[in-house]
Amino acid sequence: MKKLAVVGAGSMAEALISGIVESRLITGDNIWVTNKGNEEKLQFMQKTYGVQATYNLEKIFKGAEAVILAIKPKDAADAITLIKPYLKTDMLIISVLAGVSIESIELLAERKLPVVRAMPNTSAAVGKSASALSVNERVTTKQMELVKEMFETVGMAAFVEEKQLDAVTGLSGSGPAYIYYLAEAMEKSAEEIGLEKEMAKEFIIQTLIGAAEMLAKSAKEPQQLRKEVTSPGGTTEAGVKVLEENGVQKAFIECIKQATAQSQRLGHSFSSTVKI
Ligand SMILES: NC(=O)C1=CN([C@@H]2O[C@H](COP(=O)(O)OP(=O)(O)OC[C@H]3O[C@@H](n4cnc5c(N)ncnc54)[C@H](OP(=O)(O)O)[C@@H]3O)[C@@H](O)[C@H]2O)C=CC1
Ligand SMILES: O=C(O)[C@@H]1CCC=N1
Repeated sequence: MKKLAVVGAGSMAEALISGIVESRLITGDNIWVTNKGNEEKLQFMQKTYGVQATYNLEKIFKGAEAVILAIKPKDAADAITLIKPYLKTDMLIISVLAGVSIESIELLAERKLPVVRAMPNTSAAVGKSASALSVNERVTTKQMELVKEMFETVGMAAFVEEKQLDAVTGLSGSGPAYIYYLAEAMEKSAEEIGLEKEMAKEFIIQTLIGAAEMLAKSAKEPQQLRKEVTSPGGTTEAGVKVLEENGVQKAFIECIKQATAQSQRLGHSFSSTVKI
């Protein structure tokens, strides 16, 4: 790709840019980044990834083949209204906004555009994102290949139907936070059972990596893998009993349902403002 424009320079934009630059899919000098006003962050991006950072929208969009929208849903209406004059009908729009539909983006831009709606996660920063991609009918096969290649620089990527994106958001978009929540609980417990913090941290991380790798490499279901850890009358059984008594699995299921519902709510409230 000759030139990529990135609107927003927060955690998601940075994770994507770091992967793209590291893989050399697009060189830093062909990536143009802007944000709302945090100049320090723009300078950091320029220094760290060799990208072009500016508030001059003319410069950012001139000749850009694709635009990544990496702003929060609450800022999307203002940002898209601001960049609207620079969007060309053949410019590929790649939105990572949770909940915001392809239709809403086109309505705000007031033109038909090739739009990819993507849902990555922050593990993109270490090349391990799970990214779901959804396209409208204006996205060409070549653009689909390009965008898949782009998201594969930061992990795995697969196309899904747009209606599945809220569920993907609740499951894997927010997913890293659920794992960090578990890690927090493990760290807190380590202190209470008399383990030194730093040492415990190493054991926790390796346990999470090991379990994830077992899930990835073994043909066995998670329940079977859990059974294999659980000796009758042993320690795991005693521990998992408490999780069951406290409805932890149920709570995780409810958590993912609520995150999915919130993605739907964000989308609905956004599209109702766009249509007014
Ligand atoms: N974080 C995550 O785990 C994931 C996030 N997403 C989606 O990614 C998007 C971005 O999230 P995240 O990176 O976490 O958010 P951040 O808050 O880290 O970054 C938001 C960025 O948007 C910029 N911005 C706000 N308004 C404008 C504007 N008018 N013009 C240009 N830039 C603007 C901000 O600039 P400034 O700093 O100057 O205010 C900032 O750089 C969200 O829509 C979210 O739904 C998707 C998957 C996972
Ligand atoms: O919490 C959020 O809304 C964003 C979308 C998925 C992960 N973070």
